[in-house]
Amino acid sequence: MTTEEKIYFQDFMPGNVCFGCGNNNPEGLQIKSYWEGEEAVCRWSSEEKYHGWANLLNGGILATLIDCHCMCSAMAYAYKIENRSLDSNPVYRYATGTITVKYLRPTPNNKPIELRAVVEEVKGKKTTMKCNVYAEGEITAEAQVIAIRVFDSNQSNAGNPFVE
Ligand SMILES: CCCCCCCCCC(=O)SCCNC(=O)CCNC(=O)[C@H](O)C(C)(C)COP(=O)(O)OP(=O)(O)OC[C@H]1O[C@@H](n2cnc3c(N)ncnc32)[C@H](O)[C@@H]1OP(=O)(O)O
Repeated sequence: MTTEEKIYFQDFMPGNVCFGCGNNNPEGLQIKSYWEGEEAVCRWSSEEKYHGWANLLNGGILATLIDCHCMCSAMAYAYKIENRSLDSNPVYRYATGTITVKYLRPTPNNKPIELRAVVEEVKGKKTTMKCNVYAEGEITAEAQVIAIRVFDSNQSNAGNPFVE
């Protein structure tokens, strides 16, 4: 069996202090997202401080995980369809326009969870995505997310929100 080294999208976002996805936020959730075929995957293990009810994940934290996973994945997808690596130029960054989460059943806080996102449509600077959350193989939430490209280093009038 071959072991393929994963390429994590967040490792190509220097200066990212975001609570959900920033490598530069030591107090943050520090998610890591990567491609498995057409799906962007994030595996994450919680801590007790993120519980809602005992042993159940807080719904806002879950929404943050979905949100950040999808923003980073929208970015990675944009590079992918331009057939270039994540360390290439131009640099793109995305912000959440809309997120809708359907909480289907309680998500455990004491077991690893998996987020799987796919891009449904790219239209201009808007990327529409679907993201499912699984715990022990069971779906616990499904989300529709709209990511908007807010930074394009090709455009001189843009400011990179991740750099001070
Ligand atoms: C460069 C500065 C960046 C500032 C953002 C910092 C975000 C920090 C990271 C986060 O924490 S993200 C989580 C919170 N999200 C935000 O704070 C985003 C706040 N909202 C905005 O900054 C703007 O409303 C947004 C960038 C999302 C959109 O403004 P634009 O002026 O770029 O949108 P525009 O009016 O040009 O519309 C472009 C397309 O996107 C669609 N759109 C705009 N806002 C939308 C929205 N909120 N939801 C869904 N779709 C939206 C719009 O309909 C249109 O679609 P069509 O091309 O099909 O016509």
